Amino acid sequence: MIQMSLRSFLHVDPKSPFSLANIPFGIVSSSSNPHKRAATILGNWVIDLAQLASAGLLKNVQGLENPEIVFSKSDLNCFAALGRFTISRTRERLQELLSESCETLKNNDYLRKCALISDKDVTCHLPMSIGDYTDFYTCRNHAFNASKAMRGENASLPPAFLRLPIAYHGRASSIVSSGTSIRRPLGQTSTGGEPSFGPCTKMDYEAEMGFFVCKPNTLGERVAINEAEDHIFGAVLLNDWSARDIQSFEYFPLGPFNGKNFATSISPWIVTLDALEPFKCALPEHDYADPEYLCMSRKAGYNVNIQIDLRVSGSEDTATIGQTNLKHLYWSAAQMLTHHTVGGCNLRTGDLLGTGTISGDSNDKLGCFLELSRNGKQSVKITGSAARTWLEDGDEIIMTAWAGKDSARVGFGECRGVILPATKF
Ligand SMILES: O=C(O)/C=C/C(=O)CC(=O)CC(=O)O
Ligand SMILES: [Ca+2]
Ligand SMILES: [Mg+2]
Repeated sequence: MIQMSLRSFLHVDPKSPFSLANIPFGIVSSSSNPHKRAATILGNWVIDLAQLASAGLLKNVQGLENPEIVFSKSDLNCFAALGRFTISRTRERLQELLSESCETLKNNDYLRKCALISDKDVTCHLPMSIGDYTDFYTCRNHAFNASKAMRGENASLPPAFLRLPIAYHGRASSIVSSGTSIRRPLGQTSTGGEPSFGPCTKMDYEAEMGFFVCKPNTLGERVAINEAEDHIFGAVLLNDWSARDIQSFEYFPLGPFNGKNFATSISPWIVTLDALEPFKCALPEHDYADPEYLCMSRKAGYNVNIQIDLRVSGSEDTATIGQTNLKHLYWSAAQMLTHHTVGGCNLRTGDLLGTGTISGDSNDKLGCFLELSRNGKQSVKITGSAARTWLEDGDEIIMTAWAGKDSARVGFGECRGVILPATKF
């Protein structure tokens, strides 16, 4: 591994989620160049990787054969498919080029002008072409609270929860990038009697993370647990918007359908597993011994803070409604991936695995309104006179996440979305 100073020649605010210790990957366009292309971000500077490649600064990165082609594409799938080793070497090369001790980019005014763009002049797009999206349900606190909220105080964890990471197959086509507005869905709902059709009245968010697959596996062949992390590119924030009234009527026995398939938002920058490595922590104790195919080091969780803010419709008033942490997951990302493939299902480059809603163990650490309002039974004070049981039209959810100390933060930026009124029906 290359040793370099973790200070850059560029100014980086100590609170920035995008320190030199991070170097995530994304897809951007800019006011001066509308073509989508690959980039990284450092502080408030977006760095155009296609430009660095065409200037020859990314040759000699092991495994990165055609950086100009790979980084000129409108998604990161080709880059991700090169695998963890090459992703790591590329990130290290970028850290070297951006460090204060390296003269190459620092002293090249022309290239700095072409390759460094203010984040204000950039639009971020979905980083990957997502073929398939699977949403897991791996946080014990959430599963316990959601069971009670949906199925009554006597309900307990779903029967398989402690034995395997449970999941449903989600919808990839409606995954949108942060900032895309979310249309309140229409659907059938029932409170016990005759169902009625209309706009969702129990609009919810779910604070999750998503892991992107880099290395695919062959149909019929499972991924061994000790190789699972080689198949994971990195992570993003994920909001699995949920229409709780539509979901509760439709979901027996096959699981959520229209209650969750109308939109899922993700943050734009993929934070690599390498950047997250220093924040590895122990998974919670398991009640049962894991089956052999899921047995791995207990140090497979990540200590990443997650914050959920709500901006109240029609105002600038914003309040934090939840502060949780990725470490609350009962199952690791590696266990999710291995379990997904255990029967021979093939994952492909660009597939996205959602973790499920992440909640801590107290009321200020919950990841959705289903838990906060006990499925609409109690009102939640937001700020000033504003209170909510569910999201209203015009409300905005802003999720952020970060690990690490000031000046070396490894953060995700924002995952935000505003609720638009339902279409006329
Ligand atoms: O246990 C139940 O009956 C219902 C649980 C949920 O509704 C949780 C949910 O929406 C799954 C998810 O986190 O996506
Ligand atoms: Ca979910
Ligand atoms: Mg969804």
